[in-house]
Amino acid sequence: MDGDARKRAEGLTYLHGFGNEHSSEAVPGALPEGRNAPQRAPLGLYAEQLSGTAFTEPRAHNRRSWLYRIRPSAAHPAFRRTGNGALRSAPFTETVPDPNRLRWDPLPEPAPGTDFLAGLWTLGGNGDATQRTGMAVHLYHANASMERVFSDADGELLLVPERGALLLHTEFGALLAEPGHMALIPRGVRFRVELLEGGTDGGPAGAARGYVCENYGAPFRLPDLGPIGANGLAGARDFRAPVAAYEDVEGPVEVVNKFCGNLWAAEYGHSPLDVVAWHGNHVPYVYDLRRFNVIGSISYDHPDPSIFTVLTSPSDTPGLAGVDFVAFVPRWLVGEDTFRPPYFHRNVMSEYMGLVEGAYDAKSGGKGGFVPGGGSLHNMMSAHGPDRETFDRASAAELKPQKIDDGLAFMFETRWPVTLTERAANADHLQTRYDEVWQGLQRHFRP
Ligand SMILES: O=C(O)Cc1cc(O)ccc1O
Ligand SMILES: [Fe+2]
Repeated sequence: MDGDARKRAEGLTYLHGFGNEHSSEAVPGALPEGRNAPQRAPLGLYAEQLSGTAFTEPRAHNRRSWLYRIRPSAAHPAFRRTGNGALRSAPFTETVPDPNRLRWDPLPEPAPGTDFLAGLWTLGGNGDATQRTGMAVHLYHANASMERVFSDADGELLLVPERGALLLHTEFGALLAEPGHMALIPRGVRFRVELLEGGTDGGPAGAARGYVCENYGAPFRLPDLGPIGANGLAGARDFRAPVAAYEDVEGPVEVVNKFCGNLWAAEYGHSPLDVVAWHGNHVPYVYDLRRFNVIGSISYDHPDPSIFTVLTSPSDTPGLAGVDFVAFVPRWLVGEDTFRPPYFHRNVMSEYMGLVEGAYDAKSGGKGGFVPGGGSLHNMMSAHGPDRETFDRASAAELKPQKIDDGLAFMFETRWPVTLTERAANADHLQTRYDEVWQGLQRHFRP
């Protein structure tokens, strides 16, 4: 795309707040007043509801939006199966769950002409898309903007760009998602991804790479704050939703729908991104992870990383998330008489970690290490923590206040083990010597 696209993207306006009852109209008067479905919607538009939760779910968690569009979504031809590429879905049965600590280098460069959808590559996941439980971990690598439109009936898509800015054109309007941001496309919302040239990260022009958590379960919400109080962690007002913007495009548009694990395509006679006005709380949003208010220990000991939860998708057991999205952003470490990096541990939850930039404080970076665009999987009860180098360094470090300011890592932490796809298990970029980072931890015991 041209510099104009970036300028337009940077000039976008947004609505602020998490889970709000937003409303927006691209044409004055397009939004009906006082009711959702007047006998005739304004400006000759069609009124349509999009439900993200059951009609009857508690009000505090209910998600739905009303869309006022040029044509109703129902006006489409039959969907036909199309290739899934490297996209896979729950249930994951291609391999048996692996108790080993695993780590991958970044995906290889995509073939020319790979758009975001074609560039989705599934690492693994859990649950069952048809039961609306569990999650999948995908990566993407793309070098072409989408001409087609995509939607996911199986779950919401939490995007973590690592390289290259994405301009997300959605039914609700446009969002700019850059490295350092997270973006969320709710279940069923149609969108296409335009790649912006010359991202601020300095990556190759037009190339984009990143991570996706596909959440089949309850929509992500802000975590409760308990004794933290009324403020802290991700601030509700820092989440940004788009303002209404529509495409009035006649002519063939390919629309791809992910449904119960498979891709289905139909050729529409118009763009389905034709929503002129909308209101509701089932909306896409972006959040700049650098806005995260980090709370940590100001006395001693390394706190559990749940303190870094940005968003959580609760399961039916209180406190036990289907998946948490956790961010490790710049922060101060001041703990006295404390081993400051992440501790050695075995966790009942399963941890997939990715790196957006810089380094992570428990792991060495560099070739063959934990690098931006790479990822690690520490499944349920697998023993992990600081590598040998980090352990030796942190055990001897002088404990003055220290700023961790050169890294942005994140974790998808899930209550169920992540089963790999065959591709991920046999990938050339799966590191074969990851176990060695914990070799050579010396015996120091002196009874
Ligand atoms: O394994 C990891 O690096 C993630 C992690 C970070 C931390 O600060 C404490 C526990 C934990 O699992
Ligand atoms: Fe961990």
